[in-house]
Amino acid sequence: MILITAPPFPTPCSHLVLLRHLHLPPPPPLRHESTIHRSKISRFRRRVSAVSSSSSSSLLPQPPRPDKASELRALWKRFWKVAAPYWFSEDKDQARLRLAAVFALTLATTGISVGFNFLGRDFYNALSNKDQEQFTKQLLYYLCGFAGGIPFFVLRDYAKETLSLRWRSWMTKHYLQRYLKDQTFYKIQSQSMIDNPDQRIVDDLSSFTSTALSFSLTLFSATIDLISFSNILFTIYPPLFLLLLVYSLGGTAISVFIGKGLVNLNFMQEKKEADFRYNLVRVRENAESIAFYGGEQNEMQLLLERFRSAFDNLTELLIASRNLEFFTDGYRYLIQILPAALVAPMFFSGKIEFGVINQSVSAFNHILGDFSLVVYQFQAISAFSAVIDRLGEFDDLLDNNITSHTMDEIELTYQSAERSSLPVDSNGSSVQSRPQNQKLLEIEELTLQTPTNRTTLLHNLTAYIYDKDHLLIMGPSGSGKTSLLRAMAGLWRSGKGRITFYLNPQTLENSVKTSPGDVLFLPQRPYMVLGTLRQQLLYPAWTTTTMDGGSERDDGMDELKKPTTDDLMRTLKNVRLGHIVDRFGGLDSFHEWSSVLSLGEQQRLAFARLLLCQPKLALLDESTSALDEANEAHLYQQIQSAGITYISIGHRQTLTKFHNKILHISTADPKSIERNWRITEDVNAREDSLLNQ
Ligand SMILES: Nc1ncnc2c1ncn2[C@@H]1O[C@H](COP(=O)(O)OP(=O)(O)OP(=O)(O)O)[C@@H](O)[C@H]1O
Repeated sequence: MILITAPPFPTPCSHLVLLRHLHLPPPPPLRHESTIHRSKISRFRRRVSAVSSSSSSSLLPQPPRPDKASELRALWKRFWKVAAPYWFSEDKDQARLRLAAVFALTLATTGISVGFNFLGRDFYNALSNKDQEQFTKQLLYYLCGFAGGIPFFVLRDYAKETLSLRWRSWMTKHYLQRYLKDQTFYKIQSQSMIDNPDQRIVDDLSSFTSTALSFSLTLFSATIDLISFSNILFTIYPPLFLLLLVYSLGGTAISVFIGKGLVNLNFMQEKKEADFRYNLVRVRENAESIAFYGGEQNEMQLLLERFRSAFDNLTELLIASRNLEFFTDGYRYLIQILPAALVAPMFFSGKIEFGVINQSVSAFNHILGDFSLVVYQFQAISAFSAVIDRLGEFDDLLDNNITSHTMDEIELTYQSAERSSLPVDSNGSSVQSRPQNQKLLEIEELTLQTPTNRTTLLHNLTAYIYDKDHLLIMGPSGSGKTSLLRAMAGLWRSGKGRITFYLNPQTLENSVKTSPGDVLFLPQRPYMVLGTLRQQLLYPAWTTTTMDGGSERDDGMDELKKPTTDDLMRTLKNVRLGHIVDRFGGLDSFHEWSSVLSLGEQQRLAFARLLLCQPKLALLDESTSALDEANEAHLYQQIQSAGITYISIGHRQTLTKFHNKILHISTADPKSIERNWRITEDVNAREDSLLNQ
C-alpha cells in the first residue's frame, strides 16, 4: 500500500499544477513565483526607512519619521494612489472586465482543487479496499478532471499576465507623459530629486503591476481556499485545525522578526546595481573621449568600485536570506508529517477510511499555505512595499509640479503676439522704439541665481527683443551667459524679475509654453536623437512614424506643413551637408550620429533643424563654436534670410557683424548689487560709420 505524502523538498515548478490537483500536499503556494521573481524582485526591495536614507540628498523637505501604524496607512495610501488611476481611466471597461474574468477563473481553479481533494479521497479508498472496479472508475474521473481542469489554470495565468501587461502599458504612458512634461525630467536630474527615474519607469512599474495582481489573486484564492478546506479539516479533526492556526501565527511573527534586515539590504542592492549600470552606460556614451584620454584604467577602477559595492551588499543580502530560509524551510517541512500522525489513530480504530488520511493531509497543507502567506512571501512582500514607496514618491513628485522651493522666482509668461504693445521704451541703456516691428521677448529687472547655491549671476537685467533684433551675448566664461538662456527656457527659476515671450496665439491656445515654431533653443552640445537622418532633421518639431504608427503633437506643429524629402535635401545643401546623404546611405539610414558626424557637422545639422522649423526667435548657445569662420558666416546668412530673429552666445569677435545688439555680461561680484551688464546697440552701424570716417 502506498501512501503519497508531501514531498520532502520543494517540487519543480513544472509539476506544481499537477501536484496541487492531485490533492498532494503542495509546496508552499507561489513558492515558484517568489523563486522566479527573486532576482528580479530583489532589485526592488526597499522600504520607507531606506527611502528616507536615500533621499537625504534630496532637496525635498523630509517628513518626520512615522510610527508603524501610520507607516502602513501611508503605504496603503501610496499603493492606492499609484494603482487606482488605471481602473478609472479610459481603459476602465476593458480593465474591469478582464479583472473580473481573472477572479472568476481563480474561483474556478479553487473549486477544481476542492473537487480533486474529494476525488483523491475516493481514489485511495478504492485502492485500500482493493476495489478494482471502483479504482478504475476513480482513475477515469481523475483523467477527466485533469483534462477539464488544467485549461482553467493555464487560462487564469494567461489572463492575469495579459491584464498585467495592459496595465503596465497604460501606466508607462501615464508616467512618461508627466515625466517629459514641463521639463520635469530636467528638474529631477539637475536638482537630484530622486534616484534612477528611468529604473522606476521600466522596472518598478513592471514589478508593481504584476505583483499587485498576483498578490490580490493570492489573497483572494487564499481566502476561498481557507474557507473551503477549513471546513473539510474541521469536519475530520478540529484540534488539527487549531494547532495549524497557532503554528502559522507563530511562524509569521518569527519570520517578520528574522527578515526585517532584508528590506534595507534589498533597497541598497537596487541602488548599487543601478549605479553600476549607469557607469557602464556613461562609458558607452563617452567612448571616444575616454579612448582619446586613454582613460581605460581609470574607468576600470571606477566600474570595479561600483561593482564591488553592489557585490558586498549582495553578499550581506545572501547571508540574511539564508538565515531567513533556515527558518522558513524548517517551518515548511517540520509539520508535514503531523496531520497523518494525528489522524492515523482514528484510521486504526476504524473511525475513518484510509482516503480520509490523505484528504486531511491535503486540506492541512492548503490551509497551512493560506495561513502562512507572510512566511512564504516575506521577501516578495517587502520587495513590493519598496516598489510602492518608490513609485509613490515618484508619482508625488510628478503630480506636484516641481518648483525650486524658493520664495523668489523668476516670472516666465507667454502672451499672445497680438497683445504685445508696440513701441516700448528703454532696455536699461538707450533703446529706440520700433513701431514697425513686433515685440518677441521682454526681460524686465531680471536677477538670476544658480538653483542650488543661489549665487547671483546677473543683476537687474532689462532688455527687449523685437522682430529682426539680433542680440549677441558676450562675457567671460562662467559669467552666466548660458544660464540666461536657461532662465528664458524656464529651466532655471531662481531669482526675480519677469521674462515674457510674445507668441503665436495658436500656440497659446494649445496651452504649451513654446513650440519649436515660435522659439527654438539650440543648446551648447548638439543633441542627436537615436534614429535616421530624416528623424534628426525633423527633430524636435515633427515626429516621424513610431511603433504605433505615429503620435500626435499637441503644440500645433502638426498644422505646420511637414517638410518633404525635397525640402530636407535642399536644407541639407543650404547648410553645406548635402554630401552626408550619399555617404551614409540616404535619409533613412540609421547611425549613431553623434559618433559618425564631426562636431561641426552636428552643429550644421542643428542649423538645418532651425531652417526647417522657421521659428520666430532662435536662441543659439555657442552653436557655431566648432565651425570655421566661412561656415559660420554662411549659416548666419541663411537664418537671416529665412527671417529668423536670433539671440546668440559667443566668444568670437567675428560674430558681431551678424548682430545689431550686444549684451556684455561681466562676472557678478557677490558683494555688490550693481548691474553687471550693458547693452550696445547698432554695433554694425557704428562700426560702418567708424570705417567711413
Ligand atoms: N546646475 C548648476 N548649479 C549650480 N551652479 C551652476 C549650475 N550650472 C552651472 N552653474 C554655474 O553657473 C555659472 C554660470 O554658468 P554658465 O553655464 O551660464 O556660464 P557661461 O557664461 O555660459 O560659461 P561658458 O562661456 O564657459 O559656457 C558657472 O559658474 C557655473 O559653474
